[in-house]
Amino acid sequence: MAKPVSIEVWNPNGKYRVVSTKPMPGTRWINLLVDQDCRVEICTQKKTILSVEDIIALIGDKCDGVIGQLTEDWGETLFSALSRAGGKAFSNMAVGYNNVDVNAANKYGVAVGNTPGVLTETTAELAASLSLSAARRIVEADEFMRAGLYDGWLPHLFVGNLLKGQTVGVIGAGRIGSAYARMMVEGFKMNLIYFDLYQSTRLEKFVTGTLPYGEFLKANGEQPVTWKRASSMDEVLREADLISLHPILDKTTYHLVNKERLAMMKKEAILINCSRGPVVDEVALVEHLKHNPKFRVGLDVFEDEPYMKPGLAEMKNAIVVPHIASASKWTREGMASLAALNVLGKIKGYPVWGDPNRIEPFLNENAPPPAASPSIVNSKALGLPVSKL
Ligand SMILES: NC(=O)C1=CN([C@@H]2O[C@H](COP(=O)(O)OP(=O)(O)OC[C@H]3O[C@@H](n4cnc5c(N)ncnc54)[C@H](O)[C@@H]3O)[C@@H](O)[C@H]2O)C=CC1
Ligand SMILES: O=C(O)C(=O)CO
Repeated sequence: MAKPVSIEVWNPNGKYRVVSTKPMPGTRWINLLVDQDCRVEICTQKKTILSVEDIIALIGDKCDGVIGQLTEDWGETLFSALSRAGGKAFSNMAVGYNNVDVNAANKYGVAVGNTPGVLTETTAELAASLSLSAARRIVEADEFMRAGLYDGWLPHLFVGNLLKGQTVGVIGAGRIGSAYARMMVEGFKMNLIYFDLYQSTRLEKFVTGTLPYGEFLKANGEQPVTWKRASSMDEVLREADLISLHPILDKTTYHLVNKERLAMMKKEAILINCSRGPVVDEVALVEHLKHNPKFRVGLDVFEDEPYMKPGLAEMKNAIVVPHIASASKWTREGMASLAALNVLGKIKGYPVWGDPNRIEPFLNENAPPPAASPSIVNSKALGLPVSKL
């Protein structure tokens, strides 16, 4: 029997019961639900990762929809519990949904929402921050300073890598990978090589546009940047000086960067991971860091979160932060609103928004959101109608 969970209730007499497994930033998401006759129950349990049992207790006997988190295991057990409680909607408060078994959701007719677009730039900015911090050894230098070890300027003190003119490699050039590529090319004048299963028109439009950035630099008497789409991921690993990982996590990307692939990379390369931990074999990475002190890594995500593999925390050539890539106020409030609107849209029988990459109308605080669910990943499988708005 699951222990009772502590909850905060908004609009107790609302017709539809919506549960959020965590308090989420801002109040707009709550108001959006309350305005549409929802009773909102927020789990306030002081426990970071809720178990399946905890969530079953939260769902209870009658629940129309749930907003959940990427730390939760949404599979057969939870979707069947939600379905038994009459629920037809679930949304992750995240763009990634590798914690969700979409086939199980399909089996129970539950719509699965995610929150694309609102975290693109925020996540890319963190990847760029880790890139700079690794290249210029910011964390090591900060620790040195605080330890009182600085006794004067020295020619060799914390010498790092210049990014300008080097090659940035992007693996997974979707929304976030493309935004990151653009930051590194425009901001630091890096050359670009990318690999994705598909041609990234979003990225190529930028680099080959009517006024390509390279032409702009040439016109200013500067060295133009170059770009290319690699035919294999290994080509990126061999050629790039700085590599950032931005694919989804699925069967094809599990341990995409393993021992053999680490060995292909330049000895002084920098690897950034702001996608999902299991995209990198973390045990192999720790070994590689030990044997290649000039190889550096910036990690936002880990294979067995919240844990790190043994040895990683001791590596001076690793920068580690606790899965904060989407942690800007605007983004987190936007993610909460999109997740709430995904659930609300299904409860109200609204259609699904036609383009999950164009979600701005849902984020405008000064106008009511469109009558649609912003992003439902299994809308085709469930045969949900598409909005004409
Ligand atoms: N660290 C964090 O806080 C955050 C992490 N993420 C992660 O980033 C991922 C990407 O997000 P978006 O850019 O919005 O998604 P997206 O769907 O726009 O981009 C993913 C790209 O990965 C590519 N891809 C898939 N399999 C591949 C493979 N085997 N090799 C190379 N490329 C492959 C896809 O073709 C696509 O272009 C999310 O799924 C999530 O896991 C997203 C936001 C924040
Ligand atoms: O949205 C995601 O996929 C995250 O990792 C959290 O920001």
